[in-house]
Amino acid sequence: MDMLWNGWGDPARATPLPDTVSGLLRDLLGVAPRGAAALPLEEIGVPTSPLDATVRRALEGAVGDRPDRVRTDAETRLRHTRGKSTPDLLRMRTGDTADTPAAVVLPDDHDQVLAVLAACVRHRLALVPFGGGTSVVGGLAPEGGSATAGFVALDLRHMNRLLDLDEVSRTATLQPGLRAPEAEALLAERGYTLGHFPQSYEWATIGGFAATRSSGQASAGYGRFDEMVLGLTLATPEGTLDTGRAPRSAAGPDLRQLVLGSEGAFGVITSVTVRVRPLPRVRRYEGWRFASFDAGAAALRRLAQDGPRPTVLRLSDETETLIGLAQPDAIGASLRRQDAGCLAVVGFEGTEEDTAHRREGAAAVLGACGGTFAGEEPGERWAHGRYSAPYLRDSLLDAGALAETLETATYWSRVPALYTAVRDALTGTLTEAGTPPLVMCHISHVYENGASLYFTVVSAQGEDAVAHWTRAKHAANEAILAAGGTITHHHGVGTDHRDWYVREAGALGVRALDAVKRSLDPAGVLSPGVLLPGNGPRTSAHPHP
Ligand SMILES: Cc1cc2nc3c(=O)[nH]c(=O)nc-3n(C[C@H](O)[C@H](O)[C@H](O)COP(=O)(O)OP(=O)(O)OC[C@H]3O[C@@H](n4cnc5c(N)ncnc54)[C@H](O)[C@@H]3O)c2cc1C
Repeated sequence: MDMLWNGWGDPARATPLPDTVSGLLRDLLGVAPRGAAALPLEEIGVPTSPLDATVRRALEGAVGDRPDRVRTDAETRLRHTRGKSTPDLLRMRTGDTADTPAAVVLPDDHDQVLAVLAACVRHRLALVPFGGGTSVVGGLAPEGGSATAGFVALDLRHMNRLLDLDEVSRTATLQPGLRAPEAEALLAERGYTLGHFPQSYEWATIGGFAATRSSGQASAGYGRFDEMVLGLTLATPEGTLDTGRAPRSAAGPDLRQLVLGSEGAFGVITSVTVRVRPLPRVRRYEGWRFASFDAGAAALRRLAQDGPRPTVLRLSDETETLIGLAQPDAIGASLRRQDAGCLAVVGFEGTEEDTAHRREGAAAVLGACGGTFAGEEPGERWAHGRYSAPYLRDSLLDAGALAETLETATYWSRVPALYTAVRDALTGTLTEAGTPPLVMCHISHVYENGASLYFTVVSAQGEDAVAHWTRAKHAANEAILAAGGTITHHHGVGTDHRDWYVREAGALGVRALDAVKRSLDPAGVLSPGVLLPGNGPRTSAHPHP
C-alpha cells in the first residue's frame, strides 16, 4: 500500500481530534477553520515529465529493459514529491508541484542501481534515492540544476530481501528498500529483532534509517540505528564502496561513518548489515511522575549514567504531560484530569529475569530521585498509541492549525539552557507574529553524556503557513546553535538544516566532505543541495577540480 500522498500513513486510519483538543485550539490558540480544503489528487495539475525519449530509453535499459520500472505518470511522480514535514504537507495540500520528479525509477538490485547512476551521469540528470518517503528535512527535494531536466527519484521498494542471517555472529544483511515492519517480520521468523522503532516505523526503510542516522524509541536499550550498523554497500557513480569487514577495526578512519548520514549525497546504500538480538520474551512499559522537568531529567540522567538502563526512556515536560502527547490514543484525557508534573515512560524488553532485575533496579533509582510510580497504564497507553500521533497532525492541519516537531541534542550540563532557549525562540517568534503557540517537549533519547530534546509546536497557521513556520523554525535553529546543541539528533540534514549544518561542521569540515562528494560523485548528480550546498549536475567535462 502507498502512503497518503498529502498526509501521513494509511488513509483508513485518519484520526479525528477529540473535543477537548478542538476547544483548546479555538479558545487558547485562536485557531480558525481553514478557508480552502486540501486539493484532491485528481485536481492537481502535474506538468508533463521533462524526460526525453533518449534518457528514458537509457533508464529503461539500466533496469533490465523494463518500461514499467521507469514511471512518468502524474500520480506516481506526485507520490514521490517531497517528504512528510509539515511544510511538505502544506505544499502538497495546495497542489504545489515544484519538487515533482521527472521520473520514478525502480531498480531490482545493486547492479541496476549502478547502471541507473551511470545513465544519470551520462545525461547529467540528478537522482535522489527514495526509501519510505518520510524525510522531514527536505531530503527528497533536491535544489538547483533540476529546473529544466528534472530529477529521478530512485524508489528502492523492490530491493526488499533479507540477504543473510548469520546466527553465530548475530548479524543480518538487509536490502535498503525493506520497510521496518517487513524487516522485523523476516527477522522474527528466525527469532530475532532489530529493535529499531522510530515513530515513522510503519513506513520508513532500512536504507533511509542508515542514510539519516535514525534513532528509534527504544534507543536506550537497542541503541541508535548507526550503532546497529556493522557494514554497508554503497553504489556510487564511481563504483562500489564496501565497508565493514569486522565489527570493530583499527584500520584507519571508519568508512562506515562516511556512509551513515550521507543522505544520498555520496551514493545509494544497497545493503546494510546490522546486528540483531533475540526477540524479547517480555515487554513492559510503565509510567513515573516527577514534580518538574528538571527533577525528571536528573532521574533519567542517573539511569543513563549509572544504570540499570531501561529499553525505553522518555520524559515529557509539564505542557506535554498536561496535553497528554505521550499517549496519542487518549490525547486530551490528561487535560480533563488536569495532570500535573511530568510523565516519564519507562520500558523494559528482554527475558523475564533480565527485565525483572532491571525494572527493580530502575525503580529504586527513579524513586530515590523523587519519582512516583504511576502504574503500567501510562506506559501501555504510550506503547499502544506510539505510531498514532502523526495522524493527529493531519487532523490539526485540517482544523487550520500549524503542527510541527523539531529535535536537537546536547550534553547533560547544557540540557536546561538548550530547552529554555528553543522554547523561548519558538514562543517569541510565533507570539510576535500574532499566533501564540503551545510548545511541548520531551527528552526522547538518553546517553551517558547527554540527551536529545524533541519539541512539538502547535499554533494558528497565520496568513502564509509555510513562511510562518519557516520563520519560527529558523529562530529555533539559531537558538540551538547558540545554546551549543546540534542542529539535528535524528531527523538528518536534508536541505532544511543544511545551512546550519554547514556552520556546525565548520569550513574545513565542509571542505573535507565536499572532497568526498567530488570523488564519489564527480558529476554532482546525487541529491544536489542535500546535506551539502550544490547546484546540480555539472555540465563541464572536468568534473574533478
Ligand atoms: C511522523 C514522522 C515520525 C518520525 N519519527 C522519527 C523517529 O522517531 N526517529 C527518526 O530517526 N526519524 C523519524 N522521522 C524521520 C524519518 O522517518 C527518518 O529520517 C527515516 O530514517 C527516513 O527513512 P525513509 O526510508 O522514509 O527515507 P526517505 O525519507 O525516503 O529518505 C530520507 C533521506 O535518505 C535518503 N535515502 C533514502 N534511502 C536511501 C538509500 N538507500 N541510500 C542512500 N540514501 C537514501 C533520501 O534521499 C533522503 O535524503 C519521522 C518522520 C515522520 C514523518
